[in-house]
Amino acid sequence: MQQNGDANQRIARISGHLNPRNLQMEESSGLQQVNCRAKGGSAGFRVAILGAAGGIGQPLAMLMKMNPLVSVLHLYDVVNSPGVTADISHMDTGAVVRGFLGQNQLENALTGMDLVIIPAGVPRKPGMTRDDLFNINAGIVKTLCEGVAKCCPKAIVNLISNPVNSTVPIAAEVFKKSGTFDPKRLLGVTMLDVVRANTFVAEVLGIDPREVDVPVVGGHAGVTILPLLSQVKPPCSFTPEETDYLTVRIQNGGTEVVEAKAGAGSATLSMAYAAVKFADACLRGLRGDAGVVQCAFVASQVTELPFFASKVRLGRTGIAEIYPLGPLNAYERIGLDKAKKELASSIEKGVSFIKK
Ligand SMILES: NC(=O)c1ccc[n+]([C@@H]2O[C@H](COP(=O)([O-])OP(=O)(O)OC[C@H]3O[C@@H](n4cnc5c(N)ncnc54)[C@H](O)[C@@H]3O)[C@@H](O)[C@H]2O)c1
Ligand SMILES: O=C(O)C[C@H](O)C(=O)O
Repeated sequence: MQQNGDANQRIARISGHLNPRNLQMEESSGLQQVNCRAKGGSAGFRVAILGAAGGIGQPLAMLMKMNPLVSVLHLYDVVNSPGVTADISHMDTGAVVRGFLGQNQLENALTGMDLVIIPAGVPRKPGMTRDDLFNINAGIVKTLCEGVAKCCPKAIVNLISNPVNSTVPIAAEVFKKSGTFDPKRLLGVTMLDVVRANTFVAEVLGIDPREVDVPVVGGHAGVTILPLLSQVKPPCSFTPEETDYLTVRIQNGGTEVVEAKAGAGSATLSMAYAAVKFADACLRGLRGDAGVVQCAFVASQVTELPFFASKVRLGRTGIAEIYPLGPLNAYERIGLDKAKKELASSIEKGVSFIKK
């Protein structure tokens, strides 16, 4: 008897989803939650990915499962999350993985989370701007952020869904409406612009991209993406032709991928890489690491606009400090004026979507 009891306990520990007791509990509570490991796992942070079965969501889920700072990983989508969850949960890393399918599972997916990463929404096809995604993605982001406000109002939110220049203001308005807005905890993910800028600048300089750091400020669409090439580390200079080439290539990086994919979506793999780099920085900040600095699109007083992307220092409660832009050259000052003009209307569009 005792032997049987031990064996049952071992089975329960190794594979929570096979434990008859767990199955009974899930059936009786009416949940369809895919609970791939009920116990075990490492100490760390609880992270939810909303849109986890998508082109970004899947590689992002895989990379977050590999992150030693993550102890619990919740994968939510309106389709296919059980399969993605089963697949990811077989990776022999510390994080416990749970899947959640459909709107009635959203609250379970969000409850208790420290970090929520949102890549849910439709991507561009050739010929479209990011703003063309507004009509569909605004509603998706609104619903998901209402869930965050209700279930994990203290979580850090990393918002990836486009158009970021409008979806971040939408999220802020949803949080304001529910009385939970904390500007330190809402970050639009512009990391891919920095990743691209580092890559393209390294190509021009003929050095390793891992040695390059390019601040990219403004926003995340066309001319609002403003690389500050005068502030590249390591210190270097560019000819006017190089500056033009690099600025245009960085601003059009997303379109370059959309056109190459020819109707099959936009950047997913480089985005998942960038999202994990950014999420890892947020988690290191939460842990209390010193000197964690990345660019992000946040509520800001760096310019007269209510939101702007610039370097931020990440700390135990999200954004600990927002850095000023630093000295800009004449080329960058012209770029900043163009960026601000477009940003102002994208921000206003997001705000009025909730206020209307
Ligand atoms: N911030 C950036 O730098 C950046 C980079 C690349 C892509 N994006 C944006 O990310 C978004 C996703 O891109 P993708 O290539 O992964 O698209 P995708 O279509 O491959 O995946 C999107 C996923 O979202 C899910 N989804 C849709 N509605 C949902 C809802 N209400 N709740 C939860 N999930 C929902 C879909 O089922 C799908 O699995 C797009 O808006 C895209 O433009 C942003
Ligand atoms: O370009 C897109 O539509 C996706 C994303 O914003 C990107 O920069 O790759």
